[in-house]
Amino acid sequence: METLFNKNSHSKPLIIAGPCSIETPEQLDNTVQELVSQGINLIRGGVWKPRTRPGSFEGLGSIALPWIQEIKNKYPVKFAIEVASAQHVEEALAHEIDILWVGARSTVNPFTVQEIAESLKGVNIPVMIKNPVNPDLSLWIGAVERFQKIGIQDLAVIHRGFSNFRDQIHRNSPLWQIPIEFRTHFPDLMMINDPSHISGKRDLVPIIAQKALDLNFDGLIIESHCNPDQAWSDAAQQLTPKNLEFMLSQLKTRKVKFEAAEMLNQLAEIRSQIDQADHDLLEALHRRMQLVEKIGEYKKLNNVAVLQMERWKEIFDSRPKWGESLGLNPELIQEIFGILHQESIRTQTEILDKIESNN
Ligand SMILES: O=C(O)C(=O)C[C@]1(C(=O)O)C=C[C@@H](O)C=C1
Repeated sequence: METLFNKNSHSKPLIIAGPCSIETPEQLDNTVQELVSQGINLIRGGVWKPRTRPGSFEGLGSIALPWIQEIKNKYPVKFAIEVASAQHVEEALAHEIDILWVGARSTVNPFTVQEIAESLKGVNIPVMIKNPVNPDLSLWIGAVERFQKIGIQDLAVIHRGFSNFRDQIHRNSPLWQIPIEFRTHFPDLMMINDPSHISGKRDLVPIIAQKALDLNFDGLIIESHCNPDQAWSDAAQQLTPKNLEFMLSQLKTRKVKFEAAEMLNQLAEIRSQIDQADHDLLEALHRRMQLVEKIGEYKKLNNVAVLQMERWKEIFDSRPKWGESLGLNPELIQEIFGILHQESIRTQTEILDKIESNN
C-alpha cells in the first residue's frame, strides 16, 4: 500500500503549510495559490478550532468544506484538517479531505481518540496525531496505539509543544526530550514538528524549525496566511507564503547519519573515548555511593539523622561552582547533585530501617 507518511520515501523534510483557520474562499485561494507556486502541495487549514476560551474564533465549521473541494479541483494539492469527533470525520470524508489530524486537546482524552479511531475503521487515510497538551508521553503513545489497533497504517505524529504556566519564550514549551523519547518507542513513525504552535510568534518560527531539523525530525507543519496580520486566529505566529519560502530556503537539512569512511573512523575514535569517560564517571559514582553507605552505617551506630542540611547546603553551593570552573553548566551540576542527594537519602534510609528491623 502506498503511504504518505513513509520515512524512507522522503529525501527532504516533508512540508505541510497553510492557514491556521479557513476564513473566506478568497483567503484560502490566495494562500494556496502562493504556496503551490513554491512547490508546496500539502496544505493544512483549520475548519473546527478548539479554542482555550470562548469568544475566540472557533472555525467556520462545515461551510468551509466545499471550499476545500474547490481548491483541490483547482490546484494539485492534498488537504489536511483537524477532526475532533466521529461527526467531523464523517463530514471530512464526505468532502474528500485527504489527511486528518487529531489535535492536542483531543489526544489528552482516550474516549475522543477511540471515537475518532473507530470512525476510521476500514478507511485508508493518512492520520497525524499531535502530542497531548500536557507533557504525558504515555497518552501520546496510547493515542498512536489506538489508531494502530483499528488498522490505520499511514500514521505520523506532530510535536506541537506542551502547555505551560510560565514559559516566557514559547507559546507551548517544546520539552524536546519528550519527542526524543517518543521516537525510541516508534522509530519508524514520521515525526513532524509544528514550530508555529511552539513559538507563538513568527520571529521564533525559523529557530524552532531549525532545531527540529537538527534533531532529525522528518517534517514541518507551518502556519502560513496570505495576510497574517489580519488573520482571524493565531495572527502573531503565521508567516506570509513569501516569508515561509525564505525561511525554508535558509533551513539547513542534516544527514541522518555519518556516511564517509573517514568520518566514521573519527566518530568511532571519539565514541570510544566517550565510553571510557562514561566508565570513569560510573566508577566515581560507585565510589561515592559506597562512601554514602559507610556514613549511613555510622549514622545508624550513633543514632544520627539521615538528612544533614549544613553539609548538603555546602555541597549544593560548591559543586556547581567547581563545575563552572571546568566549563560545565552550573545548572546541570546542581540538578545532578540534587538527584545524587535524593539517592543518598534513599540508600541511607534503607540502611537505617533495615538495621532497626533486625534489632
Ligand atoms: O555527609 C553526610 O552526612 C552524608 O550522608 C552524605 C550526603 C551526600 O550525599 O553527600 C548525604 C546526605 C546528607 O544530607 C548530606 C550529604
